[in-house]
Formats: sequence, C-alpha cells, structure tokens
Amino acid sequence: MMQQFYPQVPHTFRFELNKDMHFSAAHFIPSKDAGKCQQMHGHTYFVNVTIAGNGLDPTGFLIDFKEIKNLVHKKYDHTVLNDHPEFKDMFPTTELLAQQIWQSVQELLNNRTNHPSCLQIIVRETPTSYVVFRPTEEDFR
Ligand SMILES: Nc1nc2c(c(=O)[nH]1)N=C([C@H](O)[C@H](O)COP(=O)(O)OP(=O)(O)OP(=O)(O)O)CN2
Ligand SMILES: [Zn+2]
Repeated sequence: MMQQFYPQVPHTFRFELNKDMHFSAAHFIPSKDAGKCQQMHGHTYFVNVTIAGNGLDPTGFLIDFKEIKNLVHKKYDHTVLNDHPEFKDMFPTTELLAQQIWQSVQELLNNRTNHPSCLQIIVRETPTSYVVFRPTEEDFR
C-alpha cells in the first residue's frame, strides 16, 4: 500500500480524511509517443484520496470511507480503462485518471450537506511512477 508516502496538501480545514485503495486494471496509450505503452498491459493502481471540511454529518463522518472505495474501486477494478466513457476522447494516462477520480469524488461530495472538498488525488501506476492531482479553484466551479 501507499502508507509510507503521503505528500501533504496545505489547508486550514478542521478535519482531513485520507482513503487508500487499490485496483487492478488494464490500459493502453494509443499514441506513438507512448512507446511500449501503446500495447495493452495491466497495473495494480494504488490511489490515495484526501478530503477535508469543517463540518461532519450526523454520524460524525466527513464521508464514510466505504463510499469513497465503492465509487473508485467498483468502477475501475478488473476493467479496461480505455473502455470507460470518460476515456472515449482522451487516453487513460496516470494524470488523466487522477483528474477523473477527483471529478467523480467531488461530484459525490457536492451532494453532501456538510460540503467537504476533495483536495488531492494520488495515483501510483507502477512501483516507480505516480501522479499527484490537486484541484485549482476553477475546478470547483
Ligand atoms: N507522464 C506519463 N508517462 C507515462 C505514463 C503516464 O500515464 N503518464 N504511462 C506510461 C505507461 O502506461 C507505463 O505503464 C508506465 O511507465 P513506466 O513508469 O515508464 O514503467 P516502467 O516499469 O517501464 O518504468 P521503470 O522506470 O523501468 O520502473 C508510460 N509513461
Ligand atoms: Zn501503463
């Protein structure tokens, strides 16, 4: 898992939640610049989601950890990333996967009355390669 690696995102919210998860998926990057990655191949992706907020729900959760796992793991585990509608017009690179995960997590959070925010997504694609996605203000609009 990623427990040994947590780049901190600066913020002043009262609460911060982190959820680690992993899933297995295949992908290919159909660009001539992608070299061997043009061929279909698989990864065990490791994902860390950082959510923060000032208020909790009546249970005392920013959001249930399980809801985050269900959203990401159920969607992508044992699938081909290229087959997902969000990757119809773009390649499933680590960067764009991290951005897509942020969008789906933030959409889930937007429906909550305590209004938490997703501040960071880390996607590790291989033991030596990972991406950190941090939204800018315009991403929240
Ligand atoms: N900026 C990006 N570069 C690459 C991506 C990506 O998503 N964003 N993806 C790939 C491939 O999908 C590949 O699976 C991962 O590449 P890489 O880390 O180079 O894998 P290696 O195991 O060959 O790396 P080592 O340095 O030998 O550990 C390529 N690039
Ligand atoms: Zn790959």
